[in-house]
Amino acid sequence: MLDELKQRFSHPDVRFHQKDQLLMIELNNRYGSTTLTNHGGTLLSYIPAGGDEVIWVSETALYDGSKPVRGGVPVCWPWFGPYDPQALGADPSDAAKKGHGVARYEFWQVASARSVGDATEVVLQLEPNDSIRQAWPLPFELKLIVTLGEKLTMELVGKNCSERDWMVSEAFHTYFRVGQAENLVIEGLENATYVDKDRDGQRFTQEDPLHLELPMERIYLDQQGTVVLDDSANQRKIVMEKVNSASTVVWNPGPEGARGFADMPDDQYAHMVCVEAANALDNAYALKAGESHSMKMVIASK
Ligand SMILES: O=P(O)(O)OC[C@H]1O[C@H](O)[C@H](O)[C@@H](O)[C@@H]1O
Repeated sequence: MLDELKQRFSHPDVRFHQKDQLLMIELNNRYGSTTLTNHGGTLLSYIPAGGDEVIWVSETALYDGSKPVRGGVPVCWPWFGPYDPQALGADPSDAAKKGHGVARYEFWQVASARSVGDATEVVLQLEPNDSIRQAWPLPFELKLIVTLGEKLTMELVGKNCSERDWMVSEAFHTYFRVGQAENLVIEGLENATYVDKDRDGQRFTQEDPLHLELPMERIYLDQQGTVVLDDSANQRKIVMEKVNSASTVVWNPGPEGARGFADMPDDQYAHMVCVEAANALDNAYALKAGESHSMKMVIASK
């Protein structure tokens, strides 16, 4: 498979290699480097030129394809979190639905690798197969477009190829690598209403910049604006811009939660936080028959 890919998608900025059972696709250019895997279409690294790693991946993550790699940017689609038949529509396949949709468990195909101006772009795509159809019988096309330019851009384009409309919730479940998660200041969420999963799903309003507490799990609704992580322990700010993403999710499992994950070292919760460009809960949307929807996340570190 590697030889064929290298031939078909030959590009000076793009390299393919194998890690255990997974294909790794590495982009390198004057703006830095980024790596993604075909499993889940998950991006696993982003190092801006002259800067440090922005993305957190667990040292004990599995690369055998048995489960999503712990960390990176898992693609949650066409639902985020546990499937909610009331909000998204009931279907006989609901019992087969795993957390965060079908996309992150599956092997994606490489669709293209090319230059766009002085940026480098790779497109992965996912099409229905038998295992997907058990949980999601409706035909679709899903594309992930990753562009390494002055910033890193990820775009998720989902197309409803079925005869009926359905509801989509989704996320780029980005695990950021930070010097110190506790008390990390996150700006841009002020005035947004959030659903606090640690307080029975009650709703509150964010008054000031968020100071991360451990654990934390919140879904900010109707929040379209740019979010900034003040990673002061690493003397940098990580900036996340969003397009067509009306929710932002903030998650850190805390010490106890981290101990519950077999593929995450116990102390690592202290150096990561998930800040996710999403359309979740009230911000799920109807994807009409024959139509497409695009959600974008643009990351930079200063
Ligand atoms: O093990 P995973 O399925 O990746 O779960 C990890 C999950 O833990 C919690 O339940 C959070 O609510 C999720 O947002 C997170 O994704």
